[in-house]
Amino acid sequence: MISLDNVTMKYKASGRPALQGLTLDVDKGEFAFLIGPSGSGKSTFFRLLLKEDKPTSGDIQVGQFHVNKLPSRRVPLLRQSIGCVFQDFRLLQQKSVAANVAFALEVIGKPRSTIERVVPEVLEYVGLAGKADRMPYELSGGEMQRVAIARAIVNRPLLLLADEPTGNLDPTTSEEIVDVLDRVNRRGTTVVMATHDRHIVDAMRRRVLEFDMGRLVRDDQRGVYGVG
Ligand SMILES: Nc1ncnc2c1ncn2[C@@H]1O[C@H](COP(=O)(O)OP(=O)(O)OP(=O)(O)O)[C@@H](O)[C@H]1O
Repeated sequence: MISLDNVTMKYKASGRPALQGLTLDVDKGEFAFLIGPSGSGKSTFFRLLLKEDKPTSGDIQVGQFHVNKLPSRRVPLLRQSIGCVFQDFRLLQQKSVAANVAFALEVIGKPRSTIERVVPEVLEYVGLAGKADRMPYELSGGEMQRVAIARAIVNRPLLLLADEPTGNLDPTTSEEIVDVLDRVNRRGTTVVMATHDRHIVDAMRRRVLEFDMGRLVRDDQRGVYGVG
């Protein structure tokens, strides 16, 4: 699903590379945690997968896409096959819950009949049945993140990238959100989640990829957060 071969990324403005000689594979259907201190390269890794930045050297494959060689006209196709969830939810504040999710399908030209069918389904799937007409400011943080997950998965992406999705949530709500991500994964979507939340990593016992100073320093199947 994801394959990186000796990837180095050096931003023009900074001294040491943000990622250095990174080689790793994540298989279809896996759930992997990405951990490491602030500045270790986690967000850079996500940006490279989405072709929001170009690596200085090395090779990147995501699903069928050879990211390095992908012509710009095909970049939207790559991005459509990757769902993204962020710490700060990034909902459209002027749109209802249902309209936020529908928008993800409208921009890729899905017919109205499909949108009307799948939006209620996905809202129910993430635990938001009955909240379709609420506005974002009428939701709790956990509910906002459920909307963001619904929007990210409504188009059935192959891969879901979650960048500290529980960073703004209390421990109980965080567990509920990870439970939703776990269900999405069990349905077949590959999930990579960057996190600083040791309790979640220790409770889930999934693959742990640890970055430090742009290098992969640990790759454990059924790992724990560790001493870091
Ligand atoms: N646009 C940029 N220009 C220059 N340097 C950058 C840029 N983005 C990130 N960096 C640098 O690259 C390194 C890796 O940053 P990155 O954001 O990938 O870390 P991170 O592990 O996601 O951190 P956090 O846990 O705080 O989100 C850092 O040294 C950072 O300062």
